[in-house]
Amino acid sequence: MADERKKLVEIQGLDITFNEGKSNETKAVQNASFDIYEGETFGLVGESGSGKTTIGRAIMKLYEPTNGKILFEGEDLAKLKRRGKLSKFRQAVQMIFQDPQASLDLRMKVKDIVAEGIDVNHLAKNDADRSKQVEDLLEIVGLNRDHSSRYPHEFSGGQRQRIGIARALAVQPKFIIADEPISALDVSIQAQVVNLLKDLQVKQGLTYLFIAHDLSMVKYISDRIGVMHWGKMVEIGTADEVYNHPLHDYTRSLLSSIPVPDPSVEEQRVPIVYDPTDELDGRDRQMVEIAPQHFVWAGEDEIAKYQERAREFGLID
Ligand SMILES: Nc1ncnc2c1ncn2[C@@H]1O[C@H](COP(=O)(O)OP(=O)(O)OP(=O)(O)O)[C@@H](O)[C@H]1O
Repeated sequence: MADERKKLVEIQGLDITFNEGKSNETKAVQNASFDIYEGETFGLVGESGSGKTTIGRAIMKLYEPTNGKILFEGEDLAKLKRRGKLSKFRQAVQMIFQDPQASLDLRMKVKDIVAEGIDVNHLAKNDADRSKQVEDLLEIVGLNRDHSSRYPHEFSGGQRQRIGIARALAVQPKFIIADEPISALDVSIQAQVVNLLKDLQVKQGLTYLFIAHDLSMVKYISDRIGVMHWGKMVEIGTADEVYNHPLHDYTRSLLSSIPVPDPSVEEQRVPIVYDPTDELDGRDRQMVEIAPQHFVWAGEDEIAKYQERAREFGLID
């Protein structure tokens, strides 16, 4: 089924291998292919070390692909070399980090942190315009516009994450990579920050790559989800399908490990244990569309198993 939506990011056969000496090679990302459509939130989940951040940093053009390519608005990032185009790209793609404490310079006033991108890209006409832009941004992210002369330590963790979001928004980006943006926050604050991100997405027409290990939170914010395991994308589908009707064995095991609030349901659950050595059986695997827009990393002889599951879930006839 062809998708009519406009692709903002296209990842095609991406490999990223880190070489720290010949005997120490890490295949952080292997043969990943997926698109991110304009206006959507693509959630990337997987355990620590599965390659999520590496993909995010590669889209920021901080890592060169070992193989494959990444397109942004149809342009191959590897070919973005001219200064003008490069700075336009750097403005369009922004990142929000996990730990606002570590990602903000604590010696700087909030107004100077938020205005960093404004200054670098010469987006303010004069000092008064710069101040107004900063104050407007603070208000947009739910902070007091009169607090721009304060330092980061005068804010709570959740408020500091809002400062990080204001800093990202200052350059009017199109695409934001949010790398575990709520993992360091109190549970009570997490939903507020996610709701702010959702609200900003609608108001400012943003596209997100939302990276997290917690599948239930990713489900809440994402339109589609990609599940990563050992550097490979093992399943891609709508958030609802991946969460409620997971096809790949690894996704099923990931979901079966999420605690359920109801103890009677918890007791009845049979944990699914995924044997990761399955990945090493030498099968020639690739992404196969098992149900419409629902892809699974599978070898030829595994397709029937996944189709059977999709049929049981009513995803295909
Ligand atoms: N700059 C680097 N040099 C060498 N190895 C790296 C580098 N960055 C990441 N790796 C390795 O690549 C693999 C994938 O790491 P990555 O940070 O992308 O995983 P992740 O899924 O984002 O994990 P986490 O949730 O812990 O951040 C890991 O084995 C990691 O040790």
